Amino acid sequence: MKKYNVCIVGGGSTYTLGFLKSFARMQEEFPLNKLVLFDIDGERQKPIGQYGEIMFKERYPELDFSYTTDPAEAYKDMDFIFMQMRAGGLHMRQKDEHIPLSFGKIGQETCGAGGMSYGLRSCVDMVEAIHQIREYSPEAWILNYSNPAAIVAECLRREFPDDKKILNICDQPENVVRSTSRLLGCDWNDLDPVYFGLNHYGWFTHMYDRKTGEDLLPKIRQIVKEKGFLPQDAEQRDKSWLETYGFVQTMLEDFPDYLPNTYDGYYLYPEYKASHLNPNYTRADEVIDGREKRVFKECEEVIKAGKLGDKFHAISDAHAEMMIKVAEAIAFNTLGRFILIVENNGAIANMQDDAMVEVVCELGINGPRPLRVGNIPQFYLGLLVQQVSSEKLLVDAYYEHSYQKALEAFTLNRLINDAKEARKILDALIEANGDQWPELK
Ligand SMILES: NC(=O)c1ccc[n+]([C@@H]2O[C@H](COP(=O)([O-])OP(=O)(O)OC[C@H]3O[C@@H](n4cnc5c(N)ncnc54)[C@H](O)[C@@H]3O)[C@@H](O)[C@H]2O)c1
Ligand SMILES: O=P(O)(O)OC[C@H]1O[C@H](O[C@H]2[C@H](O)[C@@H](O)[C@@H](O)O[C@@H]2CO)[C@H](O)[C@@H](O)[C@@H]1O
Ligand SMILES: [Mn+2]
Repeated sequence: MKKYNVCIVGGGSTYTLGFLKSFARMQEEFPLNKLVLFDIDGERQKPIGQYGEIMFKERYPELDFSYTTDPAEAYKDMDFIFMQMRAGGLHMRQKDEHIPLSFGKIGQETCGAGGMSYGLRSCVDMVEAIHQIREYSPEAWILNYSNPAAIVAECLRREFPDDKKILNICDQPENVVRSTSRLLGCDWNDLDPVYFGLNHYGWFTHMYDRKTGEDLLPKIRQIVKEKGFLPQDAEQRDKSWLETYGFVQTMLEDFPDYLPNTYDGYYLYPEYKASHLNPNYTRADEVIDGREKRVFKECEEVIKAGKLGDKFHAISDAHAEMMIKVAEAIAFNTLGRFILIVENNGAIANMQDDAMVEVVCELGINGPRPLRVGNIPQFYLGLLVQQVSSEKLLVDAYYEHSYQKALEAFTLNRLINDAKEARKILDALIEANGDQWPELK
């Protein structure tokens, strides 16, 4: 059986330990020959790399594992490149979230002004990285998690129009399916969802029982109405995530047709959400005080002990497992189904063909084949056309260095929705991002 060469871009990510453990756990189903971590911050990546050396010696001794800051070393002869960079790092995420909130508007990692701030930085870094990758591995599959996936996907669609081996992925829809399965008391693999939207802005129209074909959405609606989208069923454990998952109940009360992605709450209730966010302590701060500290403390303990000890805990969420399953589907042409970000081309019949939409796809060696959703109702169409236009205008601003297009993107975004506020926030973000953004004139 062929063994694959994989590179993880953003080796210093707080998710990399999850990937290392998942690769060790899934080595029979997705065998590796070589795994290389790459990061532009060698100091941040080093403890993660040292952890990997200790873990793989115990759990995957035949694996050729290394970590580097040298693109040539990272990218040559690769079969799959997993991308999970954070352009600007977590300290810029703090600014992405704090600055809009200081104007009374939502500051969020991937949504609204915060997401657009992050998006322009990601366009710069992702375009540069993928051109570099293609110099060394012209045929590698590039599987991207780097956010904001909606804006990154639109930019890569324009930058690499003929490159059919770039796939943008989000794990949130799968995590909603996993949480829903716990409400239903079934295995999440027994659920067969129908989904439509943009990244971080979508809905489940059906949740079929894969065995019987029954649509379980009415049952889910009833359970959530009675018990809520219970926090203990949420993939996330941090306070802000528990609130986000719990909010699904409110959304289902107001808009019962479809089961929402947890992110929809920001777009449907922007005033409520903004009024419940602390401008001085946001999710970025929670991550810096939480996950980031936990990850690097675990590395420190394992490096100090020189062995893994009891750290090889199973991975409970979708993140790494989903990405590896996506690579498997391509490698072995399994034609499995995944919710992926793809060019619309009629999948959502009444949305423009060149929108990067998130729908269920069949995935194999020839790439994703979207399952057709058909026309979506006017309410959802109105929301999504506004959002996809905002995202497209932001990518216009990136390519044209256009302040005007950026102002239009900010004004059109439902989480800002006011030209004077948009200008104030845009000007503040131009200052905060400096040369990490393209110059806007
Ligand atoms: N698509 C999804 O559903 C999904 C899920 C979870 C996380 N993410 C994304 O994954 C990424 C990592 O998240 P995190 O919280 O672990 O971030 P993090 O800040 O902990 O780590 C990101 C790493 O990327 C590195 N990096 C930054 N710019 C780079 C570049 N140009 N080339 C190579 N490396 C670079 C940083 O040095 C850092 O080590 C973020 O973009 C996050 O939004 C996406
Ligand atoms: O606020 P963060 O950094 O904790 O999370 C932001 C990301 O949230 C989603 O990914 C979740 C995923 O849904 C969950 O199962 C688990 O893997 O944690 C991830 C990070 O919390 C979202 O899909 C990503 O795009 C966000 O970056
Ligand atoms: Mn996501």
